[in-house]
Amino acid sequence: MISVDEARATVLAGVKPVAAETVGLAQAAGRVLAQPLAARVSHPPVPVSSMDGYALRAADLAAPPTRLSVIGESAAGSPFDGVVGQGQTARIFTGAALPAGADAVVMQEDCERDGQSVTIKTQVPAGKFIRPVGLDFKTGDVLLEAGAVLDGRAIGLAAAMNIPWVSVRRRPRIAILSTGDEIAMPGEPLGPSQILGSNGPGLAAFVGMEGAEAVHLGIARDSRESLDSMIAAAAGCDLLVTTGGASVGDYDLVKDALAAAGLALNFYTVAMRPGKPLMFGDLKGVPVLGLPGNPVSVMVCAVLLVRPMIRTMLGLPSHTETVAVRLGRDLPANDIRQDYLRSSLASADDGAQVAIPFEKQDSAVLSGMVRAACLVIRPPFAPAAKAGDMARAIPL
Ligand SMILES: Nc1nc2c(c(=O)[nH]1)N[C@H]1C(S)=C(S)[C@@H](COP(=O)(O)OP(=O)(O)OC[C@H]3O[C@@H](n4cnc5c(N)ncnc54)[C@H](O)[C@@H]3O)O[C@H]1N2
Ligand code: MOO
Repeated sequence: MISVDEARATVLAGVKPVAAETVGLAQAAGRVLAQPLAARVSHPPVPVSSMDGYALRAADLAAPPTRLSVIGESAAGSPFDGVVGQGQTARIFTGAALPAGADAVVMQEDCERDGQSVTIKTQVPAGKFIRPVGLDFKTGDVLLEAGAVLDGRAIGLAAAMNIPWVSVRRRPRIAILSTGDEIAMPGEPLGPSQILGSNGPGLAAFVGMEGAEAVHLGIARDSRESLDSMIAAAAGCDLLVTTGGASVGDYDLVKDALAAAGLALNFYTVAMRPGKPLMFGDLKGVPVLGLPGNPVSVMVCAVLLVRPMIRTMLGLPSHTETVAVRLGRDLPANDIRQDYLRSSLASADDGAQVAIPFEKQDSAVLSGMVRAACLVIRPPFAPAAKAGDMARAIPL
């Protein structure tokens, strides 16, 4: 049995970033940039007004009120192509280009319009209410680096940079194989001792939300024929994740089936709870994670191992974030396995985060995993802890 840290280092050792592909900006939400993005325009491209008002020469306003003659109008998209001279002004609107000759804008609330004249009641310095060329960015500026996740802010910025296509990491393809004679799919007619397969749908959703593509191989029965044919379908994927059949029972055939298919086994069993009967190896170039069948074990292994693997494939940092928490109840001394305790999390009056591990920690209780806000980590052989002691936890 190896430690969680060793398991993590081993599964990540062989993982490399996947290749890049080019997609339209509209398809790029949530994707990871493979190359930096440089602006192909300056923004704004010309000096523009940031207010509705009048464009004029600041020096004309030395002794307010000042009467100026209105010689034209500049609206966003329809610039005034004349020149604003001494004693003159042009009506201007927010976002419109500043006419030649003008060096400031006065907002219309400080002006009184009278036919072709306007009285300006205030003084402004040169540059007032003008956004200069490139205020936001200039052509060639690199604004998004490789490794950036393209959220709404980044997509909006890329659009403003005149970038219609982007080079992003392709989505890692994660093959998911559930196993077990007892497993039925939601909606199927259920036999008396059948249970519903939650691992496949849960894992597929998990990897999808991490930016990967789930490849459903289906549910293999507890027979070598069924397992052999479905394992073969993982060829060409970036990772095969199996669930169930990983323990030592007579119907736990996954390890044998993988071995017969050519798996070079790297490790089997990790000192963690849940998730102990966990195997990892290489199947002709495809890394394979054989997870236990218990649904909570699957989700904890997904957080601890599948997520960092996908993040490494996407070129993202792969460390698992932990936070300091104050324990909300006593805990017994721990044994050889590192515990991941499903816990609630709430702010105390002094601002500390208080985690209360649930009473039921059975790895078959998926509802507790959904109620949990964090996983409190109990290292191997941790001594008994008291409420009020500090611990590390993984936010969910
Ligand atoms: N003698 C021993 N028995 C067990 C050991 C051990 O060390 N010695 N380890 C226990 C631990 S820890 C775990 S975890 C389980 C893992 O068992 P398997 O990986 O063989 O998983 P299964 O027996 O196939 O299933 C376990 C449990 O999960 C349910 N299951 C399976 N697949 C799904 C699915 N797709 N969706 C929902 N639920 C699923 C299955 O019905 C079982 O109830 O072994 C212990 N035993
Ligand atoms: O390791 Mo098992 O996942 O404890 O139930």
